[in-house]
Amino acid sequence: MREPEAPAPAADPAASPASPSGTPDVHPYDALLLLSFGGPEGPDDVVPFLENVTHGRGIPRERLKEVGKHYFLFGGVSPINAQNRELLDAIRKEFAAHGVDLPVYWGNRNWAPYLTDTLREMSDAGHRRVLVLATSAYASYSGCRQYRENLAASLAVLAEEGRPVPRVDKLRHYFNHPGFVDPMVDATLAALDALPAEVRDSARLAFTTHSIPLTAADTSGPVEGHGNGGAYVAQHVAVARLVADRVREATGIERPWELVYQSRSGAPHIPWLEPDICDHLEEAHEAGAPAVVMVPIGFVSDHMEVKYDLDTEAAAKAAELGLPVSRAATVGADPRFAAAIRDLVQERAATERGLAPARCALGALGPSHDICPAGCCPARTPLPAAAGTD
Ligand SMILES: CC1=C(CCC(=O)O)c2cc3nc(cc4[nH]c(cc5[nH]c(cc1n2)c(C)c5CCC(=O)O)c(CCC(=O)O)c4C)C(CCC(=O)O)=C3C
Ligand SMILES: [Fe+2]
Repeated sequence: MREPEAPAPAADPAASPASPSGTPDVHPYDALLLLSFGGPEGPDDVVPFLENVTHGRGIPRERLKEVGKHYFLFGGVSPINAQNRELLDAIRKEFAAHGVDLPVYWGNRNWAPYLTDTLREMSDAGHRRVLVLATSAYASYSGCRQYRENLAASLAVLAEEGRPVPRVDKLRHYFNHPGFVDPMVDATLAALDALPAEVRDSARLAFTTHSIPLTAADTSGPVEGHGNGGAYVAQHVAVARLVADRVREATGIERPWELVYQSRSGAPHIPWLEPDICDHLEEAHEAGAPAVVMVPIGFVSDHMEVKYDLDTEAAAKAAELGLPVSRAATVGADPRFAAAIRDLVQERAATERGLAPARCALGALGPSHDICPAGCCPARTPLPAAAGTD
């Protein structure tokens, strides 16, 4: 960290009492589940993976062929699984170093290890109160409720099999937790350093996230915040502003920044969040920007949307324009992110025990809700969802 910063509020020790053995108390939880997207691990996996992803989701066949090509460029291997294994390692190390006695499991929506198989294993191992960490930091149907629907569907399979069904809770959105924001600030500073010296001070920042349909953005988060891009846009703008402010403080340079979007799919007549990163690079270039740093705040790791859509496609666009660009790393398995997860686990456990622990959050939005309220990030076709009010 390059600048002095008020220390993040530490969890109130009185609110998160150690157990009699002296280790942090995570009661009532008996396991943590890392829930992610999943990705192919070789060429033969690509088509079945895309079939899993698009099952009933109406993505045009042309787009699928295109996305399949992205994976084949990388030998049919998505980086996401290796990155989740690293994150699991980092969380387990962080738990062990602080005496947090909570086994950590991993299950995916679209590829092995599949969520249903992991939950079955957890049920058979005797776990009954499971806390879920999704690899998506923000509110949206794709980043939150869809995972909750996957949980409900997998738990229903366990019930059908006559197995005990664990109760699952989901950790709150962590977009504004300092353990998520701080590594992005450092990564942005490192990406500025990677630019040629003569354009570094005048480089602009382009914060990027996954585009989603406008209707999905408008209805993201709690009902009272619907419209105008909903919680999805508000949360990303809040993070972009936090990172831009901290980068300004660290460099002493005020630079233009914007939130832009990437990885759009779906039929062209349906409006999605804009501008697209490639259009933005063109506009920035035309407006005289000497360089752009792309900061993928919307993603937890450098998976395919980052490696292809930014490092390959957007980088090619920039090269064509003759515009110097660099790309900030995502949080990945940064130890500060692992520490944030431990903080959030202890916070939620204390809350479940009826205490009122400190709820760490930067910026104006404050800590997100623990339990998604009714009507949060609705699906086009309502499906049962776990770990929320509806
Ligand atoms: C908000 C959001 C996140 C961030 C939050 C989170 O991380 O959950 C995210 C992450 C990811 N998306 C991923 C891959 C894909 N997403 C697709 C399709 C879609 N994503 C959407 C949204 C999001 N997606 C949407 C609205 C669609 C349209 C269809 C639908 O409504 O479902 C498709 C189908 C083809 C295409 O349209 O591109 C693929 C292959 C991977 C894996 C990458 C890898 O393999 O490394 C990851 C981490
Ligand atoms: Fe996606």
